[in-house]
Amino acid sequence: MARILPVASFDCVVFGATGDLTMRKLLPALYHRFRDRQFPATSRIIGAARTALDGEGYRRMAEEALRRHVPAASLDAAALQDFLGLVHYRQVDGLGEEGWPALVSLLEERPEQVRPFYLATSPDLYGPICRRLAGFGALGPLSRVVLEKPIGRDLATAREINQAVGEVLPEAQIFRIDHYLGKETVQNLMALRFANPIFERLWHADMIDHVQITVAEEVGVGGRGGYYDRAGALRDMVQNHILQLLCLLAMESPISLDADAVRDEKVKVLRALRPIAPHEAHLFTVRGQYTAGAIAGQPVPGYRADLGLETPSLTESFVALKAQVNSWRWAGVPFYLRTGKRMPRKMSEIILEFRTPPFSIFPREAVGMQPNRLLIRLQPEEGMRLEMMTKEPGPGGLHLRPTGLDISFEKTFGQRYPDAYERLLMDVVRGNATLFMRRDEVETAWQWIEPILQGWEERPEAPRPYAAGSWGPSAAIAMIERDGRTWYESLD
Ligand SMILES: NC(=O)C1=CN([C@@H]2O[C@H](COP(=O)(O)OP(=O)(O)OC[C@H]3O[C@@H](n4cnc5c(N)ncnc54)[C@H](OP(=O)(O)O)[C@@H]3O)[C@@H](O)[C@H]2O)C=CC1
Ligand SMILES: O=C1O[C@H](COP(=O)(O)O)[C@@H](O)[C@H](O)[C@H]1O
Repeated sequence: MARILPVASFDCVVFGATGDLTMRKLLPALYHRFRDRQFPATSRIIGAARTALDGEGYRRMAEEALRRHVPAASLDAAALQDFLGLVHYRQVDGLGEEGWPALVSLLEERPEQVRPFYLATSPDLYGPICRRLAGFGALGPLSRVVLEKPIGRDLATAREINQAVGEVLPEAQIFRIDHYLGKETVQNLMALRFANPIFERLWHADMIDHVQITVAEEVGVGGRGGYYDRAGALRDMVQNHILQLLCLLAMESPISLDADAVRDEKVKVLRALRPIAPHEAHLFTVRGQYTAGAIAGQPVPGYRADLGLETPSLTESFVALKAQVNSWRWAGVPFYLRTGKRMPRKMSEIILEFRTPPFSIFPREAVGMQPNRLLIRLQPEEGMRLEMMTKEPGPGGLHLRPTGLDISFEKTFGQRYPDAYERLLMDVVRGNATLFMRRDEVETAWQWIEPILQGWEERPEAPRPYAAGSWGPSAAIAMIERDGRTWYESLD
């Protein structure tokens, strides 16, 4: 049974209450935490959006979402009804003045509650909503503002958002979500590295040949095409989730788990990333876009058809990059990163490939010699595998074969893995920002990404096509193979 640390009673206002993120992720996450009694029934969840709804209408909408998105085994009828009893709605326009007084008077009924404002809207609204929160007197020492990604679409817009939010609240009350940091297996990277000293000596350029991070998705752009076509895989996944993974892998040990201690170390990694200048972007990056193909035997349309576009789009649904961290620990160790939609299956995996022995005593016939690898499977089937060379049993010659020391977290712990938003929402209420991005992290990540975007703009080539259901364009394979390495495919 998982340990539950209860949190204080809160009034959580969700702007964007009728949107996809709220319906699919936020309400189910809050329901699960309520069902496990992590927060008191004096808490309230207050939806806010422009759609004309009363409390009853919004509760019906929320119930429908919960029935659709919470697995049946977790849906307890009594808990569901009690949870819906905590749900309220106020019609509010984040860009106008309507609805604000009614929202604020609801909050004023319970001034002692912790007050998270979750901004699940388009980022253009973050500044205007924050200004209104301040102007209508809704902010105080117990308030926190939660910002969804993307924080901007480049450095300038990220700074504008951070500036606008920073004008009304101190940094300690601003929670920039990167939901990958809430995933159990991502948090486990810290445990792996800093609770197991056996790995520390190995975690170094002397021992590690290279690192691969793959975040593959089976899904296409779904209903978020409008946003995605303006963003692309580099902005949508690399600027945030994948760079955060890289930071956790590459950072030095923080002096404590205190939010700033961890974020100080992560930002050092971001600052140490070797810049990819615009004129080098074509050497160190590959962009791709899926065409029609098949996944799990089912035909799926291409990107353009998925979005219903009449003209070709230059947006990448796949990107592969070679990154390098200029530090003593990592000098000369490439980090190969790739992510894409409509790949053969959902799979997020980190591979550390170790150096081969400096001299081999085994004869050439000892076929099968491969480097040691540590595979960290983030999702699905969360676990780890250390691949080691062993002798194949038998009286014949000496044949070597990689065998794995496997740990399946699911089998080991035998319990449901909470969704990342469950953990992160409770951390917001607690005021613990360790798993959230600080302003300088977001801006430093943009500083590294921006010249790549600029390089792409200066050479506006169409992304390379890859068939849905494949591992991306062949140029991504060529990029790593030019270095004498290869993408490693999976724990299976
Ligand atoms: N969906 C996802 O899986 C993910 C989303 N995100 C981010 O979360 C945010 C929300 O995404 P998503 O839910 O998909 O977006 P949607 O487009 O589905 O929802 C947007 C929400 O904003 C509300 N809204 C729009 N304009 C206003 C306004 N002027 N005042 C008040 N509310 C307004 C809309 O309601 P109404 O029209 O009723 O006002 C709606 O509830 C975005 O920043 C997105 O990038 C991040 C990661 C994943
Ligand atoms: O933030 C995002 O993440 C999802 C992938 O998240 P996961 O938890 O399912 O791995 C991605 O589909 C989406 O495009 C992106 O905005």
